[in-house]
Amino acid sequence: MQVDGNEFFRQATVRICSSLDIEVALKRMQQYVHQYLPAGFISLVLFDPQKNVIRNIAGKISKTAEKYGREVSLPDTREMRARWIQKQVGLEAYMVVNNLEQDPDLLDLFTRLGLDADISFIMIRLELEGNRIGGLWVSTAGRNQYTKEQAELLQIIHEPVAIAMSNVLQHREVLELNRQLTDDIRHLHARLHEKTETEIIGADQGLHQVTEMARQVAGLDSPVLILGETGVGKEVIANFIHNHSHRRNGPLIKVNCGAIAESLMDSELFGHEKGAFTGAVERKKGRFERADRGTIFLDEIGELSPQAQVRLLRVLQEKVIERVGGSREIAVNVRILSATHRNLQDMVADGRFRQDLWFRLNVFPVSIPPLRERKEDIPGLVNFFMQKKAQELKIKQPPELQSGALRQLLAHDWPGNVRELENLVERALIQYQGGRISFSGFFRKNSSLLQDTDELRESGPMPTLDEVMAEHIRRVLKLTNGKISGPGGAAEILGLHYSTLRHRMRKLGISVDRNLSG
Ligand SMILES: Nc1ncnc2c1ncn2[C@@H]1O[C@H](COP(=O)(O)OP(=O)(O)OP(=O)(O)O)[C@@H](O)[C@H]1O
Repeated sequence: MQVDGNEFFRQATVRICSSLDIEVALKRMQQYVHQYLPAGFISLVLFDPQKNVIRNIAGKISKTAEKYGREVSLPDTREMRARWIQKQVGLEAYMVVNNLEQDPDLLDLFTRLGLDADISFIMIRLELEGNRIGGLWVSTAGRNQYTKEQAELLQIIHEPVAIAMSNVLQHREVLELNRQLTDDIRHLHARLHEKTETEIIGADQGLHQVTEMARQVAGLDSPVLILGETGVGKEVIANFIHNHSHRRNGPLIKVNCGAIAESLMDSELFGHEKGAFTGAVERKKGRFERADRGTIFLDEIGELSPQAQVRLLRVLQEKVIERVGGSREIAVNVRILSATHRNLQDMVADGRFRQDLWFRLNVFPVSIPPLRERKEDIPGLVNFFMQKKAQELKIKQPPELQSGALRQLLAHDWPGNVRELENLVERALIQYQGGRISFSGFFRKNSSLLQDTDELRESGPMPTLDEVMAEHIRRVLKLTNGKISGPGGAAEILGLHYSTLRHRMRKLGISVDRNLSG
C-alpha cells in the first residue's frame, strides 16, 4: 500500500495527543497504524540506563503480559547495551525482529518474561533531548511479519511518541508526589493528635534512675530497649529520649507491633511498591522511611513475626530497607527505640525471638519499675492527672482530695500501673458531684467480695450477710493496719461513723489490736 509519510505523521500524532489518558491515546494510534502494518499489540517501554532495566508503562506487549509490567533487567551484554544506548540513528533507530530464535539475548529475555517467542516485533527508539528514554513496541503473532519499510514508516512518529511518553511520566510523578504529600499530611495530623507528653512525673523520686539513664543515652544514636510491665510509662520514656536527642526536630514514628496484622507487618514497616500484592494500588512509604532522620519507637517488640524480625535485623545491620515488591535498597537514617512488657530473654531461650536481634536491640536496656514498687510517685501522679483530666473534661478547678483518699491509693496494688491510676482519676472526675473527691467507691466495687453470680454459684455454700460483712471489715482493717477512725481509717473507707463501725465489729465478734486502733 502506498503511504504518504507526511499524512501518516499527521494522523498518528493527532491520535497519540488526543487524550490525557495515555491508554486511550495509544489505542487510537494503534487502530490507525494497524491499517498500514500488523499492530496486534502496541506499548510504551521505559528504559532506565542506570539500572539497565526496561518497564512497560502503557499499553500491552502481549496478550499474557501484565499491563504495567515490573522492571525487567536486560541481559548485560555489550551488544544488548549498544542496542539500547548507542545513538547511531539509522543503525539503531529501530529494531526489527522476525525470528527470535536467531537472537539468543532477546530469546533469553522473552523466556524470563514468560512470553511467547513465536512473534515478530518492531521497536522504535524513543529519545528526548538526545537521551534514550525507551521504545515504542509494536508486535504481532507469528514469524516474519515485518519489513524494513514498515519499521521506517513507524520511525517517522518517534518524536511525538517520545513527547507523549515524557508527558505521561511527568504526569504520573506529579500524581505520586501529590499522593505522598496527602499521605504525609495525614500522618502529621495523626501525630499532632497523639499524646507526646515529655514530662516525667517521679523523675526526682521513683523514676530518678530511669530518667538519669534516659538522659545519658538520649544524645547518642544507640538503640534503647525499654522494659516494664504494661502501663508503667514506657512510651513516656521513649518520648523523653526522642525529645532530648539531636533528632528532636525529626519525626518520632510509633509502631505498635502487636496491633498490626502479621500479613501487613512488612509493608507497614518497610512500605511497598505499586502492584507488590493484591490491594497495593499505589506505592507506599513504610514507617522506617517516614522516620528518616528521626526516631522509630517499636512498641510491643516481642510481638514481631519471625519474618519481620529478620527484616528488622537487616535494617539495624545495614541501615537500608527494601520495599515489599521492590528491588531497590533505600538508605534510612533512623534511631531505634523499642519496648516490651515481655521477658525477651525467655523468648530468645524458647526460640521465639532471634538472639542476634535481641543483642542488637538490647544495647542499652532501661527497666521501668512497676508502680507498686515506687508508691512515692503516686501523690505527684494523682496531682498531675487531676490537673490534666480536669482540663480535658473542662472542669475549671480540679476538686481537692478527701482526707484519707491518698492513703487508699497508696494501699492499692496497681496491677495496671500508671494507666490504671490515670483511668481511676478520670472516672472519679466524671462522676464527681461536688465537695471533696474520694476514690473509695471504686475500690469497693472492685472487691472480690462482689463476685459475679456464676462465680458465686460455683464457690460452694453461700456465706451469710454477716459473714460477708465480717470478712470485708477484717480486710479493710488489715489495709489500715487496724486504724478505725480518723483520716484513712477503716470507718472512712467503709463510709461509716467510727462508733457505728465499733458497734458492728463488737456484734460480729471482730477484735482489733488496741495498739493499732485509732
Ligand atoms: N511518669 C509518668 N509521668 C506522666 N505520665 C505518665 C507517667 N507514666 C505513665 N504515664 C501516663 O500513663 C499512661 C500509660 O503510659 P504509657 O503509655 O507510656 O505506658 P506503656 O508502658 O507504654 O504502656 P503499654 O505497655 O500498654 O504500651 C499514659 O497516659 C502516660 O501518659
